[in-house]
Amino acid sequence: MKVVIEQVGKCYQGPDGQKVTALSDINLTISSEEFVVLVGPSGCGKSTLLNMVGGLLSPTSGTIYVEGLETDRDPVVGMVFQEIGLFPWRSVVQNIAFGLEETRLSQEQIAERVQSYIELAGLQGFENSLPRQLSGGMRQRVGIARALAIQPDLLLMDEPFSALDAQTRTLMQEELLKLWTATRLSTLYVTHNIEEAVFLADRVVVLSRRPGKIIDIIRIDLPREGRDTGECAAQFKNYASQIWQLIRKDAEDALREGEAE
Ligand SMILES: Nc1ncnc2c1ncn2[C@@H]1O[C@H](COP(=O)(O)OP(=O)(O)OP(=O)(O)O)[C@@H](O)[C@H]1O
Repeated sequence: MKVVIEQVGKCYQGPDGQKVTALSDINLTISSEEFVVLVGPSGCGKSTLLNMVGGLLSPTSGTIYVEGLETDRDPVVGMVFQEIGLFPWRSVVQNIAFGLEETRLSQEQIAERVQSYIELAGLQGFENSLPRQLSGGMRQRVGIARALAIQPDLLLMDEPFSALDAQTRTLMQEELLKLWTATRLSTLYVTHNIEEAVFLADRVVVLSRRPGKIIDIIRIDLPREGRDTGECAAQFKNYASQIWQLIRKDAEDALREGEAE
């Protein structure tokens, strides 16, 4: 399935009634089986764009549509946030099953489906644990398993690992790639972390400060296995520094404009 974002803009009403233009002129296509990462400074509209793609917000201008669904239906969207929003009173199994309860699946089918995602996410042995009995990384795995268990057409992730410590975060990025390789879902992923973006993405979309516009789109032409090590390490660094330069230049322009006023 493919998502087409055409000329999209978003304005909010600020607290004292003034207009806040969060995004303008966004043109982007997320192809089938593509992993696209959004990076950009705080407040540039990354979450806004993700939420519009997920149908939680409507664009003020432009359109977002999907192509390539076999039947004429709305796409199923799996979402994972930094605050995963697990139900504290539900076990791992019950949390993962949540999105399946209102479907036509039988109890047996739900149990089977949940078990397969427990295995995929490496949560065996923790089926009956409550969220508070798990580490942060494991809770995120439950959140990802829950999003995948509905077998979405599209996966949207908003800084899912930013609350984790550096080591857990690195491990989770690797885990996520394994899960993604098994499903190859069209994915839109938001992060502040440039290395994370280069590690995960097929393409990195660099947004400018607010109102967010696309400054550039960088295709990461590196194998997924061992992307940041060995022979790839130098190229990996080059990509990260290219993206950093784009963000830095945008921030410097902002400072200069501020001084000129
Ligand atoms: N409901 C809202 N009402 C008014 N302004 C909003 C609302 N939601 C977001 N904004 C503003 O729109 C801009 C974009 O916000 P958004 O959260 O999409 O940015 P972001 O790039 O995800 O930020 P961060 O990286 O800090 O999470 C910000 O200036 C924010 O203050």
